[in-house]
Amino acid sequence: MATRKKPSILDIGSAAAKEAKSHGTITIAEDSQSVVLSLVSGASAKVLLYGATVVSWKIQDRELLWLSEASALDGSKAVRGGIPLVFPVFGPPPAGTPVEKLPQHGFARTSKWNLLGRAEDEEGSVRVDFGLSSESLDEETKAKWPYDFGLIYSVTLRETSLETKIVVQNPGSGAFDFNVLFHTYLRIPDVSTIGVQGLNSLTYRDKTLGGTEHQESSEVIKITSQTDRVYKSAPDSIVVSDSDKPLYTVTKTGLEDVVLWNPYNDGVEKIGDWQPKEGYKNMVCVEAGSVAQWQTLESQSTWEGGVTHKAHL
Ligand SMILES: O=P(O)(O)OC[C@H]1O[C@@H](O)[C@H](O)[C@@H](O)[C@@H]1O
Repeated sequence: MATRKKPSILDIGSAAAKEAKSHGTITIAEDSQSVVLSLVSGASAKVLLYGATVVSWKIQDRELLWLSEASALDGSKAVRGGIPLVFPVFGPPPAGTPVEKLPQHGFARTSKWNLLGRAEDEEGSVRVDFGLSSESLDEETKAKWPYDFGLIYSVTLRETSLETKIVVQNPGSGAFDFNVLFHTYLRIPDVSTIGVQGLNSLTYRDKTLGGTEHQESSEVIKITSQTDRVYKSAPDSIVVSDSDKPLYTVTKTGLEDVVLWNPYNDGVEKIGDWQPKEGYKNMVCVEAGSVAQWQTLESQSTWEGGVTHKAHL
């Protein structure tokens, strides 16, 4: 039997600030519940161990992720904003499948992850790795999805980009199916002036129209009402622009699909932890993932996928 590559847990000890070498620092919070990555160039990111959720990404003082003012950040509920991780199911779990007992979007975003390690490279980035495995899952969740798995999630901060990568390991004796998605809430100046490029001519499932399939016909997609679409087999780069000026490029690797979501004025009324309600004007979710079809991971195999969020300043 192959040796299990179980991520070891970094001893975070007491709460001290830990210096990476020259160009960046990684600071573990006093309560050991979050980690802040920062670069001398002025970029920073904050990640909670709860869900390994990125809750802030800043360049200088400019925040690039949207986070609801009413979001729980204490581990009592999935974070509303930032970059929640969706695994092993996207959306409501389909009945009659092995994920059927799990909550919407799975358990990765509501589990407490372990801090595995940190690193920096010569090009001026800092990285933190988080781990979650079947062994560290709470008993209730384990009973609902009884597979042997390991996840390693890496968050890398560069001067103008934030990279998120996940490795899924199957050390067990049978295959399992999963969805995975980076549910990024990008902060934008005004939803009425932005456009999303790169999805033209793709087939998408429109969840606001009963999950029916349509074909995209816009070179630049404008968001003028509640939008909840799964674009299948999407190209790897999607650009979000504001009045034709690029704001973000979202580049995926090893992932199939892109979800575009904005709940708009009617949708936010049903979301209790959404504050301010007008906040839908300042966000768009461009979510790269593999969700339209199951990914099958065979026994003793590893899969990986990731997203780079680049800010154009
Ligand atoms: O409220 P949740 O579980 O965080 O989900 C938010 C949204 O997440 C999106 O990814 C889905 O496409 C939407 O259908 C869903 O409403």
